[in-house]
Amino acid sequence: MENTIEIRHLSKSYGDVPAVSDLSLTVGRGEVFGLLGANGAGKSTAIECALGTRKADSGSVRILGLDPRAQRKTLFERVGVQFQEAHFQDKITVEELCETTRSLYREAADGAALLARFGLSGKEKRPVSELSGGQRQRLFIVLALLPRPEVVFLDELTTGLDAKARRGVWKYLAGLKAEGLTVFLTSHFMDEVEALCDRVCILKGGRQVFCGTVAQTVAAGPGGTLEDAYLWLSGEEGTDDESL
Ligand SMILES: Nc1ncnc2c1ncn2[C@@H]1O[C@H](COP(=O)(O)OP(=O)(O)OP(=O)(O)O)[C@@H](O)[C@H]1O
Repeated sequence: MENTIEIRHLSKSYGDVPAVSDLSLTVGRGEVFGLLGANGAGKSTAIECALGTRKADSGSVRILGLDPRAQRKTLFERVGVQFQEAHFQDKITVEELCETTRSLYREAADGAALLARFGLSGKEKRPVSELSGGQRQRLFIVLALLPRPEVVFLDELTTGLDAKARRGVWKYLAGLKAEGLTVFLTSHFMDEVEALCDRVCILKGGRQVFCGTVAQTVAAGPGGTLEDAYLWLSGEEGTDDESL
């Protein structure tokens, strides 16, 4: 399988705090890959360094064979990114934001159709700032898919979405995967990971502690479920810290 994403020996510290240490992984075309780990494990830093929006201390990244820092413009024609939070111009409406985003791409998808697919029909004239958290999250997924990307990075894919919306997102992504879309996601929800991911990498304190298929991950844990395995492998199990 040809590699869509190649991360080699990626490291990034914030001052004395190592956030990502010697991360290496590859993701094949049409694969859904999940980067897992507790809060602060280094997932967002790894994604930002992979995309080149944050400068890594060392290591190399290729996405679709391109260097995200040196070939940024060419690459971002072909990559979609869902942000966890974003700051938009005050009062910009859903429709305006979609049109502004579409204008950046040569062959952007139909904004109205994507908004409808993600349950946002009728919200076109609403300011983004007045959307609910879940509606905003769905809009961020729409923005990530507008470029008709070959690969999409989805950080905390369905955080804040209700059960029906989550299922809808899963189904839509499964359809895009069948068409060859490569997906790199982070998620704290093991049911979501199980429903979507082919392979996962678990980070603990910035280091990868396990990489494998979902079935291999389950088998490496003590209890027969992905959540048991994840908690065990990530070292979260047994940390009965009541303050979390
Ligand atoms: N801008 C920053 N400056 C300093 N330290 C940071 C910065 N961003 C993240 N960190 C630290 O780097 C480590 C990794 O953070 P990161 O946000 O990458 O984790 P994460 O796995 O995405 O967490 P979460 O699941 O909570 O989103 C943490 O110790 C965090 O406190």
